[in-house]
Amino acid sequence: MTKSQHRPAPQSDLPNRPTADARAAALGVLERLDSRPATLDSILENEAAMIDALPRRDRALFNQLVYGVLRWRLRLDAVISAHASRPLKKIAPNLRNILRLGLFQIRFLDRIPASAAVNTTVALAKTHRASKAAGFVNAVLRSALREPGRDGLPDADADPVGHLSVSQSMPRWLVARWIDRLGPDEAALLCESVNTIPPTILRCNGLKNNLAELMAALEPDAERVEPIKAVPGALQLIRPRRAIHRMQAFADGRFSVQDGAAQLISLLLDPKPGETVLDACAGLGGKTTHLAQLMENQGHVVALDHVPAKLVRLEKEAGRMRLAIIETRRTDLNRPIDPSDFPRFDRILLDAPCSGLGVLRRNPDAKWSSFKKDIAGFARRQVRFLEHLAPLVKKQGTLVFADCSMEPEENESVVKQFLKKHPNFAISANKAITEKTVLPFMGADGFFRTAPHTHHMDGFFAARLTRMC
Ligand SMILES: C[S@@+](CC[C@H](N)C(=O)[O-])C[C@H]1O[C@@H](n2cnc3c(N)ncnc32)[C@H](O)[C@@H]1O
Repeated sequence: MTKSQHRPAPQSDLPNRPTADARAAALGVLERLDSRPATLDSILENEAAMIDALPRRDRALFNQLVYGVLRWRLRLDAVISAHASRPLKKIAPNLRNILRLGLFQIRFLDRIPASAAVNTTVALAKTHRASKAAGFVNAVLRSALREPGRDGLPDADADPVGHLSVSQSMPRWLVARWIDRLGPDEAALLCESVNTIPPTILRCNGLKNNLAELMAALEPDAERVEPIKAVPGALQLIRPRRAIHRMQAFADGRFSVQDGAAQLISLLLDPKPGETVLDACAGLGGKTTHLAQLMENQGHVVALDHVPAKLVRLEKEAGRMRLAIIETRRTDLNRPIDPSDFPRFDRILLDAPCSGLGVLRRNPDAKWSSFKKDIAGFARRQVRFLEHLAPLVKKQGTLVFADCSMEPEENESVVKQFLKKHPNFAISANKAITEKTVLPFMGADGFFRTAPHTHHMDGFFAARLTRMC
């Protein structure tokens, strides 16, 4: 493998002279991820002050190291196995992370000279509870440098699944599943796209400014800002010059950060001003605020979640965007809903909890924490949530089921199970969908799908159902 083969696109200026702080901070995050059941997002959120305090160049390196090591973990581990004098399992977790950090710089980051990658990694071992292993770290990294071709990849003919899994650093069970469903060529493209650095996509708040005004406002904040043709109101921020929360246009509520596929889900629901709309798994409100925007801040949006802290943040977000029609309600959808507690809704969005296998580009840590068996559990919960929500949909009303997964068990099969028990609902015909923007993403079966390798967006699935009677 050469660096250029799989080199991630630079996120912003990288330091020519690496610093110890970025590496130590990255190691701290990787260790925390190993030691507790938390997501990378939640750890980065807890560490926001520390990350903010890093000089800008160190922050760029920190991000590259954390995301790069998580993205390429399986491949880096194969390199460790090929060059270490003891099996991977016998290497302590913190030492494994130190080696991964060093090897990632050697194999994937052009701007860091090999000698600097080795020296700083050995120094990291000395200062981070692995001083006795500094010689071992030095030996592994120097061996990997001497023999760049010895990377421990399984033979492509004898073990095609293992080869794709290790070369693309994807869990073996997921690669086997994707090859079965898509064939080897498309599965390889999908794996490659999952390993690309996802773009930063914004959603214009049309109630505060139009796209041209927002682009002008963002000029000082990024090298370039480009509209996304397939998604009206979406922009890509190229090489941002500062963190999003430091941008004036953000403070002024002129945009939100949201992938194009997620924006299309709200467009598929297509809420109108004056309607009564339910966002049934609202989370932090990424889609809730979009729905209120599309409704021109007229009508009523009820946002549900079972986590009160998320609803508090959702309210803050609605305030930032000056959206006044959102009401939050803490509700556990695992339990049947008392219909007298709620109005009947013109439209309901269920953006259901799922395996998240469609957003691995953005959450590479989830590659190593999602398991095949989880998918069946998510699917059962999704059917349960749909059943509990069905009585709240008005006659001729719309129910959109969506999730950020491309796996049929938690997508098509959930909808089919629901429809079997609820013959009063039907998949809305594509010709009945007035929001034309979503039509290119609708299959002949009436389901909405996006994928990173075909649309350069997150992988989402959605079904738009109409309550007939
Ligand atoms: C995919 S996320 C929603 C993301 C959100 N719609 C957005 O666009 O930002 C799923 C949400 O379902 C919520 N959830 C999970 N189990 C739930 C339950 N039993 N009742 C209500 N909400 C639940 C989670 O807290 C999470 O916020």
